[in-house]
Formats: sequence, structure tokens, C-alpha cells
Amino acid sequence: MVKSDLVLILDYGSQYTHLITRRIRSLSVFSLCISGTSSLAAITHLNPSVVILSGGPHSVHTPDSPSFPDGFLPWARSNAVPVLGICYGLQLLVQRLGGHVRIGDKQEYGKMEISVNQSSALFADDKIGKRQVVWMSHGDEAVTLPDGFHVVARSDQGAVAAIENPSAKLYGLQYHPEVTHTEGGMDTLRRFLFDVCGVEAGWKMEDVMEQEIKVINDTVGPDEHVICALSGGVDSTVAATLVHKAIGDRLHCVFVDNGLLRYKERERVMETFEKDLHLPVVCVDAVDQFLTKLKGVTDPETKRKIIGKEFICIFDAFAQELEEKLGKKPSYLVQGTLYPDVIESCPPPGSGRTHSHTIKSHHNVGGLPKDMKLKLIEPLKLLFKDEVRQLGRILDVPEGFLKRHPFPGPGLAVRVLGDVTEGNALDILRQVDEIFIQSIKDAGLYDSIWQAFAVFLPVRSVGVQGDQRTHSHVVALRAVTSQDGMTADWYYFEHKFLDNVARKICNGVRGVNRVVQDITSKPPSTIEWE
Ligand SMILES: Nc1ncnc2c1ncn2[C@@H]1O[C@H](COP(=O)(O)OP(=O)(O)OP(=O)(O)O)[C@@H](O)[C@H]1O
Ligand SMILES: O=c1[nH]c(=O)c2[nH+]cn([C@@H]3O[C@H](COP(=O)(O)O)[C@@H](O)[C@H]3O)c2[nH]1
Ligand SMILES: NC(=O)CC[C@H](N)C(=O)O
Ligand SMILES: [Mg+2]
Repeated sequence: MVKSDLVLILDYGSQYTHLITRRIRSLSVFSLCISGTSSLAAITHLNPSVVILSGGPHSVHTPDSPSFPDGFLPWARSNAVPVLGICYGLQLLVQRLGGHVRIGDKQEYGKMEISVNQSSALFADDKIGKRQVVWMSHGDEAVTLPDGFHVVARSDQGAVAAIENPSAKLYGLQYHPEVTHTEGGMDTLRRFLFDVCGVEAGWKMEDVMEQEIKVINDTVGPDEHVICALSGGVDSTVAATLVHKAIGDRLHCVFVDNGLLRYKERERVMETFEKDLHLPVVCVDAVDQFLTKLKGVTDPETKRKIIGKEFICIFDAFAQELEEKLGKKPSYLVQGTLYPDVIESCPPPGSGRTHSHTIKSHHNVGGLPKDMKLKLIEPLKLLFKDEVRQLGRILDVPEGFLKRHPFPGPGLAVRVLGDVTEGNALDILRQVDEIFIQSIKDAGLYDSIWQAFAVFLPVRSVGVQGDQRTHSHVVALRAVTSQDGMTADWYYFEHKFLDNVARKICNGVRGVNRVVQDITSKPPSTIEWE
């Protein structure tokens, strides 16, 4: 385990569970999230110093609503492990300890004011004072508390907002301290962790690096060879640099041109790898292979699965080639998979999200074939993007790489809606995207945007160009701000900028006569269109 106390989150499916993890890590304390119905053995094996029960969409009254295992609370008590329940987590604690939770007369969604009791360690010396604005999202309420508990905050509607039983080290917050709209949320979490639980803050990226290098060396051993799927993006570049530091020339990187890359991307990526990173990389031309398999396919999830499978076929073939050269077949594959990829994709056991929905299968997680032979090494699997960028800086990865906007492995296939092989959609999209991105760079906006790209829509509209009637394509521009890709807001360009870009696109790209902008946030949309 990384050098720091572990705060373990038991996840009951709240949309905000990942935020709890992020907030705690930002306090230099290591935090992980596992399924809220994990076995007692799985929980105790991790040896957490603190356990937090997340919120969730369920109601404690319904049969089969998820809960922690029998024996969890006695274990926590006898090991002096503090437990904090948030929202559904509070309701679970109350119900399992013999209190009563009922369907509330009034629901509380969004901003609410609460009055807190500052003699509680959760709110002691709070600068905000007795009245606090918090973010609520619940319909049930605790009405009778279990023995030993008392109320330490109430909402203006009179509902229980915070409870504690200090001698048993049990705490509960009905609101969400992890969301930024809760003004004192971070302070309450900080006091809970450091003052109430006495947690040590010692989780640093340097430790993560050392820890991961050790894990890689232990896994790979002294003479096995390893393949790394390198995309030119932030994640795989940092992953490759880390593994290269651990095992040196036994790492063999492969960059796949799947025909779904952006304008001149192959040339640009290969050149920068050689010039700036000094990593040995082989480029595999698999354009025909991917596009043949994608012909006629329109369903987004099917596209993603096909792409995931083709990637693995190529990595297998590359391993075979290396066997002929080295006399030994690499048995491991490094991928730059991140925590959000795992959270949003088909949830593998232990990843936590067993009580929430699969949004889309990221090609490198849910899209992987079941019978793949290469074993995975994913050193960034527990990190968020900003943490990966931090790790990259420690590893001296050039800033230019670290600042690149994310680009999904399925590439333009999830940005050409419908059949990607139809007409010259891919070519049109490449030209439009290049104009958009170059304009953003020229305007000095690239670093303030999380991700920007163009989308090819499978519709035609009527235009008039050079006095001629055209019946051509519509493209959409999307630019978003985000911290980790889990939630996002659309970026506000000045009208003049948009006007310029639209003009450049229609003048410069044959086959396009209309440009629209995507102004939806995530949720309700996602960042990519498929
Ligand atoms: N064209 C490619 N060639 C080889 N591997 C790829 C390619 N595209 C994606 N991958 C693999 O899939 C993983 C996930 O892709 P993803 O786009 O999430 O990460 P990334 O490209 O490394 O970083 P970023 O999110 O910044 O683009 C990559 O880390 C890499 O291992
Ligand atoms: O490597 C990847 N493989 C994928 O299959 C994939 N799908 C989405 N993304 C990227 O993830 C972030 C969130 O995207 P969505 O809001 O579209 O789910 C955004 O940054 C997306 O670009 C992917 N990255
Ligand atoms: N956000 C939550 O955890 C909600 C818990 C429960 N479903 C309620 O409505 O009260
Ligand atoms: Mg990428």
C-alpha cells in the first residue's frame, strides 16, 4: 500500500462517489473505492484507517437495497476504524443500528441551509459559523437515531443533516460534503479525517511512482519483455515512461494507425516520440484492417467493441513478431487506462461501481475481448487525469505532451456518427477538426479547454455557395471544460471566434455548408457523441 493511511469508500452508486475519492486525495491522503457490498474479507484485507459509506439511488426500505456485510460495524468498532455515512450511507448506518428511516414528507434536492452545532468535532471552530449552505439530494430521512447518537445539524425544513456517536467513532452527513456547492464541505471532511480520525497525510506522487515501479518490476520479473500500446496521448505516454524507467529496453512500444486518427497525426506522433521522448516505437499500419471491420456498422457500442478487439489482435501479432526477433514472447501489455475509464466502463470486480449504470465501453476496458492472451499492466488505473499529469512532470515528460487534449482510442469512429466508412466522412472531419483546433491554438485558448473537437453528422442540409445550390454536410463543434472528464461544461467562445471558424470551415472544406456548436454539458450529454 502507498505510504499514507487508506480511506476506503464503500460505493452504493452515488454519482458523486468518485468526487469523495478525489477530495480526499487532494488532502494528500490515499483513497480507494470498492463496491458497497464487498465481503468483510475484501474490506479488512485493505486494512483501511477510515471507511466512508457513499450515497446512492436506493432506499433502505426496499428489499435487496445494497448494504455492508454483517460483521462490518463490529470489526470497525473493535479496530477503532471510524465510519462516516454520507446520504444513503447515513441512512444505512441508522437503519442497521436499530434507528428508523422513513420516506420524508418533503424531499431535499439542491441547495439548502442547515444549522450546525459547533461543539461537534465535525464543525468545531468553523469559520463559516452556525449557518451553512449545503447541497442535498435525498427523499428519505432519519427520524429515530440509534442509541448513542445525537443530531449535530438540522436543515431549515427540520430534517436531520448530521449525526454523531463520537465514542463509537460513527458519523453521518445527510448532505454531500464532496460537492463544491457545499461551502464548508471540504473543511468538514478535513476535520473529520485529521481531527476525528487522526489520519496521516503522506500520499505523494513521488510515492506513487516508486510504488508503481516496484509493482511493475515484481510483476514482470528480471527477463520478461513487455509491449506498450502508445497513442501519443497523455496517459499512455506517462505509462510508457514509467514502465521504461522500471524495465528499460525490455519495453517495446507500438503505435497503431487505425485509420481513425486526426489530420497528420501519425507523422506528428512518430516524430515527437523520437525527438522528445526517446522511446523506441514501432508504427503499425492497420488502416484497412480497422476500416474493413467497421464497414456498415452504425451502433456506437458495436463500433467500440470491434475497435477494442482489433487493437488486441494487432498487439498479439506484434508480440508474435517480437518473439521471432527476441526468441521470447512478451506476455504483458501496458495500457494507459485511468480511473475514470474504469469507473465509466463495464465495471470489473473490485472497481466499485456495481450499483450504477454502464455509460459506454471504453475500448481499453469494457471493449477488450474476453479471450485475450496478453496480461495487462495498467499502472495508472487508480489515478485521475490531473494526477497523471502530475506524475508525468515528476518523470520529466515534456509539458507539450502533458497538456494535450485527451483523444479517445476509438478516435474519429466515435465522432463520425453512423458508418465511418461512408463517403469521405473521415477526410472531411479531419480537415474540419484541424481548422478548429488550429484556430483555438492561434487564439491562445488551447490550455483553458479540456477537450475540443469536431463531429461529422450524417445529415445534409441545403446551402448556397458561389450562387449554386449545395446539399452538403453539417458538422458540429464541441469544446468542454472539465477536471477529470466525468462531468463537463461547454466552453463559451466569443461570437467573433465562432464566426471566424465557421467561415474558415465552409470556405476551406469541400462538402460542408453548415456548422453548429454543441452547447450541452455532461450530464445530460457525454463528451464524445458516441
Ligand atoms: N492509436 C493507438 N495505438 C496504440 N495504442 C493506443 C492507440 N489509441 C489508444 N491506445 C491505447 O489505449 C489506451 C487508452 O486510450 P486513451 O485515449 O484513453 O489514452 P491516451 O491516448 O494514452 O491518453 P489521452 O486520454 O490523453 O488521449 C492508451 O493509453 C493506449 O494504451
Ligand atoms: O481512450 C478512450 N477510449 C474510449 O473508448 C473513450 N471514450 C471516451 N473517451 C474519453 O473519455 C472522456 C469522457 O468521455 P465521454 O464523456 O464521451 O464518456 C473524454 O475525454 C473522451 O474523449 C475515451 N477514451
Ligand atoms: N443521494 C442519496 O444517497 C439518496 C439516498 C436515498 N435514495 C434518498 O433519497 O434519501
Ligand atoms: Mg488517447
